[in-house]
Amino acid sequence: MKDIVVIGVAGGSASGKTTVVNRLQSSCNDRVVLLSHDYYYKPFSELSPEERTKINYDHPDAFDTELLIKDIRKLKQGIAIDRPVYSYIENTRLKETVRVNPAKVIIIDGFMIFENEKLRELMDIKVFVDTDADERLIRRIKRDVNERGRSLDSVINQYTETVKPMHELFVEPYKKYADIIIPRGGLNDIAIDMLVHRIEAIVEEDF
Ligand SMILES: Nc1ncnc2c1ncn2[C@@H]1O[C@H](COP(=O)(O)OP(=O)(O)O)[C@@H](O)[C@H]1O
Ligand SMILES: Nc1ccn([C@@H]2O[C@H](COP(=O)(O)O)[C@@H](O)[C@H]2O)c(=O)n1
Repeated sequence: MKDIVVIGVAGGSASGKTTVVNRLQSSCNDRVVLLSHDYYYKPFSELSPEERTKINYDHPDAFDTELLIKDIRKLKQGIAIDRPVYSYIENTRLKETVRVNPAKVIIIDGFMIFENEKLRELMDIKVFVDTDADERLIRRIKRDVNERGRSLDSVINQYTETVKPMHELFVEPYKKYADIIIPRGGLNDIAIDMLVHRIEAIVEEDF
Protein backbone atom coordinates (compact mmCIF):
# COMPACT_ATOMS: atom_id res chain seq x y z
CA MET A 1 0.00 0.00 0.00
CA LYS A 2 1.39 3.40 -1.02
CA ASP A 3 1.49 6.26 1.47
CA ILE A 4 -1.24 8.85 1.53
CA VAL A 5 -0.06 12.07 -0.13
CA VAL A 6 -0.66 15.43 1.54
CA ILE A 7 -0.74 18.53 -0.66
CA GLY A 8 -0.65 21.98 0.98
CA VAL A 9 -2.11 24.96 -0.89
CA ALA A 10 -1.15 28.30 0.68
CA GLY A 11 -1.34 31.91 -0.55
CA GLY A 12 -2.64 35.27 0.63
CA SER A 13 -6.26 35.87 1.45
CA ALA A 14 -8.42 35.89 -1.72
CA SER A 15 -5.49 34.77 -3.85
CA GLY A 16 -7.59 32.01 -5.41
CA LYS A 17 -6.74 29.02 -3.18
CA THR A 18 -10.34 27.78 -3.02
CA THR A 19 -10.68 28.15 -6.78
CA VAL A 20 -7.49 26.10 -7.35
CA VAL A 21 -8.48 23.43 -4.80
CA ASN A 22 -12.02 23.09 -6.25
CA ARG A 23 -10.56 22.52 -9.68
CA LEU A 24 -8.16 19.89 -8.32
CA GLN A 25 -10.98 18.17 -6.42
CA SER A 26 -13.40 18.10 -9.33
CA SER A 27 -10.78 16.42 -11.52
CA CYS A 28 -10.02 13.75 -8.95
CA ASN A 29 -13.48 13.22 -7.39
CA ASP A 30 -13.72 11.16 -4.22
CA ARG A 31 -10.08 10.11 -4.29
CA VAL A 32 -9.17 13.47 -2.79
CA VAL A 33 -10.34 15.02 0.49
CA LEU A 34 -9.97 18.64 1.51
CA LEU A 35 -9.23 20.06 4.94
CA SER A 36 -9.12 23.83 5.16
CA HIS A 37 -7.13 25.49 7.94
CA ASP A 38 -10.08 27.92 8.21
CA TYR A 39 -12.31 25.07 9.47
CA TYR A 40 -10.02 25.05 12.49
CA TYR A 41 -10.45 28.67 13.56
CA LYS A 42 -10.90 28.73 17.34
CA PRO A 43 -14.58 29.22 18.28
CA PHE A 44 -13.91 32.04 20.81
CA SER A 45 -17.30 31.11 22.29
CA GLU A 46 -16.34 32.74 25.62
CA LEU A 47 -16.52 36.13 23.82
CA SER A 48 -19.66 38.03 22.81
CA PRO A 49 -20.55 38.25 19.08
CA GLU A 50 -19.47 41.92 19.15
CA GLU A 51 -16.09 41.06 20.76
CA ARG A 52 -15.52 38.33 18.17
CA THR A 53 -15.64 40.89 15.34
CA LYS A 54 -12.50 42.53 16.78
CA ILE A 55 -10.21 39.47 16.84
CA ASN A 56 -7.06 39.35 14.73
CA TYR A 57 -8.03 36.44 12.46
CA ASP A 58 -4.74 36.63 10.57
CA HIS A 59 -2.53 35.58 13.50
CA PRO A 60 -1.50 31.95 14.15
CA ASP A 61 -3.10 32.14 17.64
CA ALA A 62 -6.55 32.44 16.04
CA PHE A 63 -6.33 28.81 14.89
CA ASP A 64 -6.48 25.43 16.62
CA THR A 65 -3.67 24.14 14.39
CA GLU A 66 -2.89 21.30 16.84
CA LEU A 67 -6.34 19.82 16.15
CA LEU A 68 -5.76 20.08 12.38
CA ILE A 69 -2.40 18.30 12.77
CA LYS A 70 -4.05 15.54 14.85
CA ASP A 71 -6.79 15.13 12.23
CA ILE A 72 -4.29 14.89 9.35
CA ARG A 73 -2.31 12.26 11.27
CA LYS A 74 -5.50 10.23 11.84
CA LEU A 75 -6.44 10.40 8.14
CA LYS A 76 -2.91 9.29 7.24
CA GLN A 77 -3.43 6.27 9.52
CA GLY A 78 -6.66 5.45 7.68
CA ILE A 79 -8.96 6.72 10.47
CA ALA A 80 -12.02 8.88 9.63
CA ILE A 81 -12.39 12.24 11.39
CA ASP A 82 -15.23 14.65 12.20
CA ARG A 83 -13.99 18.06 11.20
CA PRO A 84 -15.27 21.35 12.61
CA VAL A 85 -17.52 23.68 10.60
CA TYR A 86 -16.80 27.43 10.80
CA SER A 87 -19.10 30.39 10.14
CA TYR A 88 -17.56 33.69 8.95
CA ILE A 89 -20.97 35.29 9.50
CA GLU A 90 -21.09 34.39 13.22
CA ASN A 91 -17.28 34.32 13.63
CA THR A 92 -17.45 31.01 15.47
CA ARG A 93 -17.62 27.25 15.08
CA LEU A 94 -21.04 25.72 14.43
CA LYS A 95 -22.41 22.79 16.45
CA GLU A 96 -22.36 20.33 13.56
CA THR A 97 -19.28 18.51 12.29
CA VAL A 98 -18.59 16.85 8.94
CA ARG A 99 -17.31 13.28 8.62
CA VAL A 100 -14.15 13.06 6.48
CA ASN A 101 -13.05 9.61 5.32
CA PRO A 102 -9.43 8.79 4.52
CA ALA A 103 -8.45 9.17 0.85
CA LYS A 104 -5.30 8.71 -1.14
CA VAL A 105 -4.73 12.45 -1.46
CA ILE A 106 -5.37 14.97 1.31
CA ILE A 107 -5.39 18.64 0.29
CA ILE A 108 -4.84 21.20 3.05
CA ASP A 109 -5.58 24.81 2.18
CA GLY A 110 -5.04 27.96 4.19
CA PHE A 111 -3.32 31.30 3.88
CA MET A 112 -0.69 30.60 6.57
CA ILE A 113 -0.30 26.81 6.51
CA PHE A 114 3.44 27.01 5.73
CA GLU A 115 4.09 29.08 8.87
CA ASN A 116 3.69 26.14 11.29
CA GLU A 117 6.69 23.80 11.04
CA LYS A 118 4.88 20.68 12.31
CA LEU A 119 2.05 21.23 9.83
CA ARG A 120 4.46 22.00 7.01
CA GLU A 121 6.38 18.78 7.65
CA LEU A 122 3.21 16.73 7.06
CA MET A 123 2.99 18.02 3.47
CA ASP A 124 4.52 16.11 0.57
CA ILE A 125 3.83 18.80 -2.06
CA LYS A 126 3.60 22.50 -1.20
CA VAL A 127 1.83 24.90 -3.59
CA PHE A 128 1.68 28.69 -3.20
CA VAL A 129 -1.01 30.64 -5.06
CA ASP A 130 0.57 34.01 -5.81
CA THR A 131 -1.67 36.94 -6.67
CA ASP A 132 -0.93 40.67 -6.48
CA ALA A 133 -2.09 42.42 -3.31
CA ASP A 134 -4.32 44.93 -5.12
CA GLU A 135 -6.20 42.14 -6.93
CA ARG A 136 -6.55 40.22 -3.69
CA LEU A 137 -7.97 43.28 -1.95
CA ILE A 138 -10.54 43.89 -4.70
CA ARG A 139 -11.60 40.22 -4.64
CA ARG A 140 -11.74 40.22 -0.86
CA ILE A 141 -13.95 43.31 -0.73
CA LYS A 142 -16.40 41.75 -3.19
CA ARG A 143 -16.39 38.38 -1.46
CA ASP A 144 -16.63 39.60 2.14
CA VAL A 145 -19.45 42.03 1.34
CA ASN A 146 -21.41 39.53 -0.80
CA GLU A 147 -20.72 36.26 1.01
CA ARG A 148 -19.47 36.97 4.51
CA GLY A 149 -21.97 39.64 5.58
CA ARG A 150 -19.39 42.42 6.04
CA SER A 151 -19.65 46.18 5.38
CA LEU A 152 -17.23 47.91 2.99
CA ASP A 153 -15.75 49.93 5.88
CA SER A 154 -15.16 46.86 8.03
CA VAL A 155 -13.39 45.03 5.18
CA ILE A 156 -11.10 48.00 4.51
CA ASN A 157 -10.33 48.53 8.24
CA GLN A 158 -9.62 44.84 8.80
CA TYR A 159 -7.38 44.78 5.72
CA THR A 160 -5.23 47.72 6.80
CA GLU A 161 -5.11 46.87 10.51
CA THR A 162 -4.50 43.11 10.44
CA VAL A 163 -4.76 41.34 7.06
CA LYS A 164 -1.96 43.23 5.31
CA PRO A 165 0.56 43.44 8.20
CA MET A 166 -0.01 39.78 9.17
CA HIS A 167 0.36 38.75 5.52
CA GLU A 168 3.81 40.34 5.56
CA LEU A 169 4.71 38.46 8.77
CA PHE A 170 3.08 35.05 8.39
CA VAL A 171 2.37 34.45 4.69
CA GLU A 172 4.84 36.08 2.31
CA PRO A 173 8.07 35.01 4.14
CA TYR A 174 6.95 31.36 4.01
CA LYS A 175 6.50 31.32 0.22
CA LYS A 176 10.10 30.11 0.08
CA TYR A 177 8.96 26.68 1.29
CA ALA A 178 6.73 26.15 -1.77
CA ASP A 179 7.63 23.50 -4.35
CA ILE A 180 5.34 25.11 -6.91
CA ILE A 181 4.23 28.75 -7.18
CA ILE A 182 1.07 29.44 -9.22
CA PRO A 183 1.01 33.03 -10.47
CA ARG A 184 -2.38 34.75 -10.98
CA GLY A 185 -4.36 32.19 -8.97
CA GLY A 186 -7.43 30.23 -10.01
CA LEU A 187 -7.46 31.05 -13.70
CA ASN A 188 -3.95 29.79 -14.42
CA ASP A 189 -5.07 26.81 -16.52
CA ILE A 190 -1.57 25.63 -17.42
CA ALA A 191 -0.35 25.43 -13.82
CA ILE A 192 -3.58 23.83 -12.60
CA ASP A 193 -3.56 21.23 -15.42
CA MET A 194 0.02 20.29 -14.52
CA LEU A 195 -0.97 19.81 -10.89
CA VAL A 196 -4.08 17.82 -11.83
CA HIS A 197 -1.92 15.46 -13.94
CA ARG A 198 0.46 14.99 -11.02
CA ILE A 199 -2.38 14.21 -8.64
CA GLU A 200 -4.05 11.89 -11.16
CA ALA A 201 -0.77 10.01 -11.48
CA ILE A 202 -0.63 9.63 -7.70
CA VAL A 203 -4.21 8.37 -7.38
CA GLU A 204 -3.83 5.97 -10.30
CA GLU A 205 -0.88 4.22 -8.61
CA ASP A 206 -1.68 0.93 -6.84
CA PHE A 207 -3.07 1.63 -3.40
N1 LIG B 1 -8.71 34.74 -11.31
C1 LIG B 1 -9.73 35.35 -10.70
N2 LIG B 1 -10.29 36.46 -11.22
C2 LIG B 1 -11.30 37.08 -10.60
N3 LIG B 1 -11.86 36.67 -9.42
C3 LIG B 1 -11.35 35.57 -8.87
C4 LIG B 1 -10.25 34.84 -9.47
N4 LIG B 1 -9.95 33.79 -8.67
C5 LIG B 1 -10.80 33.87 -7.63
N5 LIG B 1 -11.64 34.92 -7.75
C6 LIG B 1 -12.67 35.35 -6.80
O1 LIG B 1 -11.99 35.94 -5.70
C7 LIG B 1 -12.54 35.52 -4.46
C8 LIG B 1 -11.48 34.82 -3.65
O2 LIG B 1 -11.11 33.63 -4.34
P1 LIG B 1 -10.89 32.29 -3.52
O3 LIG B 1 -10.59 31.21 -4.50
O4 LIG B 1 -12.03 32.05 -2.56
O5 LIG B 1 -9.57 32.72 -2.74
P2 LIG B 1 -8.96 32.22 -1.36
O6 LIG B 1 -9.48 30.83 -1.11
O7 LIG B 1 -7.48 32.27 -1.60
O8 LIG B 1 -9.40 33.20 -0.33
C9 LIG B 1 -13.73 34.64 -4.79
O9 LIG B 1 -14.90 35.41 -4.71
C10 LIG B 1 -13.46 34.17 -6.23
O10 LIG B 1 -14.66 33.95 -6.94
N1 LIG C 1 -14.18 35.11 11.53
C1 LIG C 1 -13.29 35.34 10.55
C2 LIG C 1 -12.32 34.40 10.23
C3 LIG C 1 -11.44 34.69 9.19
N2 LIG C 1 -11.53 35.87 8.54
C4 LIG C 1 -10.61 36.18 7.44
O1 LIG C 1 -10.57 35.13 6.53
C5 LIG C 1 -9.35 35.18 5.83
C6 LIG C 1 -8.94 33.79 5.42
O2 LIG C 1 -9.78 33.30 4.43
P1 LIG C 1 -9.30 33.30 2.89
O3 LIG C 1 -10.32 32.44 2.21
O4 LIG C 1 -9.35 34.71 2.41
O5 LIG C 1 -7.91 32.73 2.84
C7 LIG C 1 -8.32 35.77 6.79
O6 LIG C 1 -7.54 36.72 6.11
C8 LIG C 1 -9.18 36.40 7.89
O7 LIG C 1 -8.96 37.79 7.97
C9 LIG C 1 -12.48 36.78 8.89
O8 LIG C 1 -12.55 37.88 8.28
N3 LIG C 1 -13.37 36.51 9.88
